[in-house]
Amino acid sequence: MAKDTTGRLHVQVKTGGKRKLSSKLWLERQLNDPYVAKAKAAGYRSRAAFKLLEIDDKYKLLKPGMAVVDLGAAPGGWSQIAAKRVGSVDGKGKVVAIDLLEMPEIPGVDFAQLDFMADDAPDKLTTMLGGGADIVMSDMAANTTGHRKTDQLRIVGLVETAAAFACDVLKPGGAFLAKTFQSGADAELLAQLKRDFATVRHVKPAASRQDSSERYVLATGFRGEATKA
Ligand SMILES: C[S@@+](CC[C@H](N)C(=O)[O-])C[C@H]1O[C@@H](n2cnc3c(N)ncnc32)[C@H](O)[C@@H]1O
Repeated sequence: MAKDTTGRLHVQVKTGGKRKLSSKLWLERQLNDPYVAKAKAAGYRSRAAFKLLEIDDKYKLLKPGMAVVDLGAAPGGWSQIAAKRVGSVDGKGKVVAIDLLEMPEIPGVDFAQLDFMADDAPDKLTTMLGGGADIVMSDMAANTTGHRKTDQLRIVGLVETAAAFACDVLKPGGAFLAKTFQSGADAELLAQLKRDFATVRHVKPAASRQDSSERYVLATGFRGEATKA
């Protein structure tokens, strides 16, 4: 590895090929990403932890004693933050997390390796929760196919399913936070969220890469059963 005059690290790759180049670019970006270094220093499992920290510092979502659902939790940065802020590490509140991938244990987090889109996922999650949730958050990102339209529909499908689940388990006044992408394909979702929640906004934390179309939808003040048709 070599440093250029600005101090940025460069990875030398001897053989060519598109795949090698994209791995090289990914590795270079990781090595030069201040959030990756900060996450390592703070003991967070992912740089994504800073996105939730930033959103929560601004909107004060996580409070001691709350019950939180973390969808697409691995490797666990968001779960670490949630466990600390609701106090589940000390036996207060609850954090229930799932992911397609395995996730090494986090104190105060009840984890299951589960596909959120599987038919039995909502029931399993509800059993794990054992009551209503104060926050449902989803950082799930669907694997991309490279076909733009298909990818957009998959992403919106995940968020819509997460939103429907949130409306089933949230306590009145609860919040829903989910990763989306700027595509215009989520108009229907936003309209639905505006019916079910008092406030709906898009947020783009500084830790979310500025060259990415990633953003988060944050819906607060769940209106509860009364608004359901
Ligand atoms: C960006 S990562 C989440 C990072 C996490 N918030 C953190 O702080 O470490 C997205 C995760 O979503 C998961 N995921 C994608 N689709 C899923 C699904 N259908 N069910 C469960 N997890 C899913 C992926 O396996 C991946 O681990």
